[in-house]
Amino acid sequence: TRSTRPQRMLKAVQKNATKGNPESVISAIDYFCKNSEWAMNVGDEKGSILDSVVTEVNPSTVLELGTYCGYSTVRIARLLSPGTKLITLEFNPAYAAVARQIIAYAGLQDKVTLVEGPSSELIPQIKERFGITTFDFIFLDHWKDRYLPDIKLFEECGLLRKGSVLLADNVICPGTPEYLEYVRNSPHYESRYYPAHLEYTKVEDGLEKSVFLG
Ligand SMILES: Cc1cc(C(=O)N2CCN(C)CC2)sc1-c1cc(O)c2nc[nH]c(=O)c2c1
Ligand SMILES: [Mg+2]
Repeated sequence: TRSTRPQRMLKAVQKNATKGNPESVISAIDYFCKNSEWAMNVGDEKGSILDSVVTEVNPSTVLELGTYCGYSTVRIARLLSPGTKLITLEFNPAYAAVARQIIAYAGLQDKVTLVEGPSSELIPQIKERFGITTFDFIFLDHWKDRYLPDIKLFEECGLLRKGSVLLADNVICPGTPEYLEYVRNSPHYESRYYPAHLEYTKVEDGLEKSVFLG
């Protein structure tokens, strides 16, 4: 049977990247998406903004919603201080299977805990399952209709502290208007928009960075 796009992406990584070299894995995926098949990785333009925010925060605890093939997981994990791990949630088992292999190819498997399942169920379990009190950095990149309910879940579960940084992809395209309205009008967040483009295209998109004020 025909391979899937994530499987073809994995093949491109295995063919063109160097094992244990995260930068080469990132480049191989970007090359594949620019020259072979578009895919919904955060991409190099928004990825550079992600890199700068992660570097600025230098987080000890990290959560990613939406692993897909692991591109942004690799981008984040390669920047973390030794001993720091990130938790990434993926709903789709086929995506998770490919992501595990791409993360391992980059040599970052010891810095990543990939959990399969819906964010609505997993977020309330995080404290007990992973011994986390609060997150320093959260990257939202799963499904536009879950951004708002999941940020409310973070608040309810006490997973945010003064200064927690949330960075959301796709706030313009596909678009998360209710989430934007919430973080931009809530007295509990200081929000800033980073304009960019939809990965590998000229379509407008951007990242919204929101700092929890407590
Ligand atoms: C699937 C998809 C199609 C898009 C689009 O407008 N397209 C027109 C232009 N052509 C070229 C591509 C297709 S944008 C997008 C997308 C992009 C992300 O970064 C996403 N991140 C997380 N979760 C998502 O569901 C997610 C969807
Ligand atoms: Mg995205």
